[in-house]
Amino acid sequence: MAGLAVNIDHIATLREARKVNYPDPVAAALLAELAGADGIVCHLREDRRHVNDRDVRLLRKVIQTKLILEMAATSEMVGIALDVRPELVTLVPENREEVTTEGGLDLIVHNKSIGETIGALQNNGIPVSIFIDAEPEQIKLAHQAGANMIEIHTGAYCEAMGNARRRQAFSKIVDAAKLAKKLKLGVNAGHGLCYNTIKAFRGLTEIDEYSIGHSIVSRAALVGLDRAVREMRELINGL
Ligand SMILES: CC(=O)[C@@H](O)[C@H](O)COP(=O)(O)O
Ligand SMILES: NCC(=O)COP(=O)(O)O
Repeated sequence: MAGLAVNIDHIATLREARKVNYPDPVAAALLAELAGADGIVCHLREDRRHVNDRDVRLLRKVIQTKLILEMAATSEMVGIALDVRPELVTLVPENREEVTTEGGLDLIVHNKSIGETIGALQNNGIPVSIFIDAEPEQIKLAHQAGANMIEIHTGAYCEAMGNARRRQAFSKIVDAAKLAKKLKLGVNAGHGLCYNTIKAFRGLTEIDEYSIGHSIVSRAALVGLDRAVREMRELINGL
């Protein structure tokens, strides 16, 4: 059965909207774990627009499952990861102008620097996942770069307009997951997944874990975090 890693970034987005100290993403992480999350994801962005360094360090101290730190492949973030020591680092692209992550890391362009970052983390005992588009070339490059896992960017599928485009985008995810498994990579999936789009993954056993944040936090605003996590957990249990 696939895992559910809950991304608590957007609890922090709500906090940062008024620059106060609530809601606390750390409290949300503990509630998500009690509701069935298999891990907690946070994206420490260079601009700290939501999750900040205090959150990451406190999460490390208090969560009971596993900490997945999403970060850009910069020396600043590598230094933080080596200090915090998450169970997994997921390398993601990042630029200040983006509203949210817009695509996967392009390993054709950044192969050398990403390989160096992977080595720096793995040499200190930290496994590395790479957030990439569902493209065979990217998956092969992730494998060649020595990544432990990949996270397939599901945004193109989740945001596709019309059944034909959605089917096309989803079939790329299926092919990507199968190729990654053949290469003995761990396979996660995430970005934009919601209580409807997750249903398409029924039977796709190659996915080890789903990283979901925005749709869970959005639902939590209406029904509460415990229920929002439990409902997503139940959907994934049924895949
Ligand atoms: C990498 C990814 O798809 C998500 O973790 C996303 O980055 C969440 O953070 P933002 O919403 O700030 O992009
Ligand atoms: N890597 C994907 C993630 O952690 C959550 O993305 P989203 O569900 O907030 O779009």
